[in-house]
Amino acid sequence: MSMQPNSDANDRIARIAAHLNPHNLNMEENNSCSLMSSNCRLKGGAPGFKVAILGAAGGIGQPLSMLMKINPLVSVLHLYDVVNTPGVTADISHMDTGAVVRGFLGQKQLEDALIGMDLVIIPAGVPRKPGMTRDDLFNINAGIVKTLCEAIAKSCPKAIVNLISNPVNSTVPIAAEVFKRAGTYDPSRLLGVTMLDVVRANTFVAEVLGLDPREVDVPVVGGHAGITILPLLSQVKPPSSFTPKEIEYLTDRIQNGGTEVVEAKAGAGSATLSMAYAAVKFADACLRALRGDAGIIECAYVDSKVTELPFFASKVRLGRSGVEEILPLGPLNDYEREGLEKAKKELAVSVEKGVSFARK
Ligand SMILES: NC(=O)c1ccc[n+]([C@@H]2O[C@H](COP(=O)([O-])OP(=O)(O)OC[C@H]3O[C@@H](n4cnc5c(N)ncnc54)[C@H](O)[C@@H]3O)[C@@H](O)[C@H]2O)c1
Ligand SMILES: O=C(O)C[C@H](O)C(=O)O
Repeated sequence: MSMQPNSDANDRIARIAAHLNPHNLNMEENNSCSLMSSNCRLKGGAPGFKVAILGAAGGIGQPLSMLMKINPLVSVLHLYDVVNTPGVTADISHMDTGAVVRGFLGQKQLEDALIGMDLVIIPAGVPRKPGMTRDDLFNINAGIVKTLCEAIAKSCPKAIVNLISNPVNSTVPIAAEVFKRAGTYDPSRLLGVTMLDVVRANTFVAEVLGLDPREVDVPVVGGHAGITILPLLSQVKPPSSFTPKEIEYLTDRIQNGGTEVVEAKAGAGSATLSMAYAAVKFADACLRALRGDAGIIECAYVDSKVTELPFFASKVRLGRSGVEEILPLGPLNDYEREGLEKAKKELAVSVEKGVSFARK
């Protein structure tokens, strides 16, 4: 049996000390330790993508961070928030999965958190309480999203951005304006996350049809608020027909799924666990597409020419550079066409509100 030379043993202890850096926080400023710069074996040895979560200590952020730590496509996971990242990072970093986790706390560390990222997921911002609309969050969340996107433009302008913060119908246009102003805007890399609407639609439709939700695929187009959420029940897979009563029930339940959770939580926030699940499902699709997998199609709220509006949610084909194709809406029935006109009216106002905020 050969003995480790002393210098190797010292190296190993230094590496362990690096891990004991309280909470695996970024310590670059005092040049001490960081999981990335230490030579530890965890150092993202496995090939994979670098992912940052902004708002990682929140109701969505925490389960999302946990689920991304499990994702085998992720080699480096950066957790950023303005509070509580030390605890969340320490906790998640003990999971025996491949991704290396680092925490970043407060705005001074924001740009460092983003350097070199392939994918940035943003669930930062305040959630609704009963009686509020998503648009009531605009005044606080618009500024948060603007600040975060300015840092993305500086530190990782080529990253794919998955934007969750509400009101998505306005925050995505805000992000686009910020990137345009910075000269980094690539419409194919900015995606508003509407996956929770699809997840809910699949669940509720499966209940009505008596199917396993995993076998059901419901396209949901438009946007992510009330009547802008437009499920295309005529295009459900497997092909299915519904009575007018079922269509009314399903459309209403899918459009108001978020409110159902907000009311059930009675002041303690909005959907977090189902959202974390949906965010990971969507992020995983983006990462598989970045890896080069073919045929990845998901619904997302993107810069679009599918309608006369500048942003619209519909099925998109994802590839190595983000959105590679925006699929047409397909044939709509009268009920859906009527819903589309109502959705577009409200969406136009929300888009304009975001654009004018960002241009101020
Ligand atoms: N797109 C969707 O389908 C969907 C679904 C659910 C919730 N949401 C939205 O996601 C957002 C977050 O919801 P939540 O339940 O996690 O809220 P939360 O309050 O539990 O968590 C939000 C986190 O954001 C952090 N934060 C605040 N300002 C920040 C900043 N400037 N930089 C970084 N982090 C900051 C907070 O510290 C907190 O940890 C809300 O706007 C909510 O409406 C969207
Ligand atoms: O409803 C909310 O405010 C949160 C989210 O947009 C949702 O759909 O659950």
